Amino acid sequence: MTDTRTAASPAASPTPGGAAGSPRAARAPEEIAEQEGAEFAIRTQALTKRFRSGQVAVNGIDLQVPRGAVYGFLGPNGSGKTTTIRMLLGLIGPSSGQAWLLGRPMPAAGADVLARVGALIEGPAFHPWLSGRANLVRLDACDATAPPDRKGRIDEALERVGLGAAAHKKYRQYSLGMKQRLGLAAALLRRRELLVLDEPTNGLDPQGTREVRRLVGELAEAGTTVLVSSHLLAEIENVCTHVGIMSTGRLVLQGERANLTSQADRQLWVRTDAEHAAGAAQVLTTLGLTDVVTDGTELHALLGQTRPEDVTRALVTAGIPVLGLAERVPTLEDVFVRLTGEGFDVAR
Ligand SMILES: Nc1ncnc2c1ncn2[C@@H]1O[C@H](COP(=O)(O)OP(=O)(O)OP(=O)(O)O)[C@@H](O)[C@H]1O
Repeated sequence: MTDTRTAASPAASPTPGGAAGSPRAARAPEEIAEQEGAEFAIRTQALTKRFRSGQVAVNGIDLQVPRGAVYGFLGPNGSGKTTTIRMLLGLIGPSSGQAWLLGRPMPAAGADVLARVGALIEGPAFHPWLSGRANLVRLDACDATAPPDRKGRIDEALERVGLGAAAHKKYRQYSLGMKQRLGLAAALLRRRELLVLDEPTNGLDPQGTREVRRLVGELAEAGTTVLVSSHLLAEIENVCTHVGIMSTGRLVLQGERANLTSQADRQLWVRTDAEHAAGAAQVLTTLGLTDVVTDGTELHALLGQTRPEDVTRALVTAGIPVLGLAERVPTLEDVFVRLTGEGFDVAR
């Protein structure tokens, strides 16, 4: 998949999977749905939610989550991630636009398709006076289509989220992180084709966060598609194969993670002494580097196509002492800031 800057170029496909006039547009809806389900675990078209207050929390987004992906659904607080997830799962209806889960339209096909989807969203309603384990037994018993071996599945889910030792503690005595882990265990009670995890690292300590990353990686290796949301970009960036980044209700960036950062501008950092800083800036500009900024004895610039070794050579030739020089590979946060002009932690 390539970088699709949805907000910048809202080339929304009028059918799930192809523009009007494409071969797909002529096929029957069921056939399109089947193909879509094979290609995308989640797909939305111009999905929009306007609340009664008038706030447009989600503004015409076209999500594409390929089968087998770990899709990081990222964005600052209040950017519309939870509202999108609630629409995907049929918990609230969209104001306009459409969503498909595993190729089936939501919320119409919810009764059928949601059995194949595990979700962690704002913590399921657990009983405060029951233990973590008893809560899972209760939850599983409500699932008419649950596979056999309830005890084995519950024990395994508790172990996977690191709650084995605290399984018999009452839910009301759980810390926030333990509650979050129990929510995850509930989503793991049976094998699912798709897992939707809304802020699974909320309330977890750094160790818990690492465990969630590891768990997500394991689930993906076993063939489960995972959509995982977070407002802490760096926290899950590395486990994702794909990312979608939200900003004030819009999907501003979507694509394969590796492509998104490798296409971004490479940056250069140089340190010299105070006497030569201005001369160094001149050399960088002459070489064709852009956005050259001098900060005392340090310089920052965008490398473009220039190689760092050519910069070193040019500086030395000009008699400028090079006290430090490094190329910085841009992070997703750099890409986000460049696209939106905002820091990642903005809220509205
Ligand atoms: N029921 C509601 N009525 C009115 N506005 C709402 C409602 N739910 C959410 N919003 C608003 O919609 C916007 C998006 O909220 P949402 O919870 O989807 O963001 P988010 O990206 O999940 O944020 P966070 O990372 O903090 O969970 C926010 O401005 C929020 O205040």
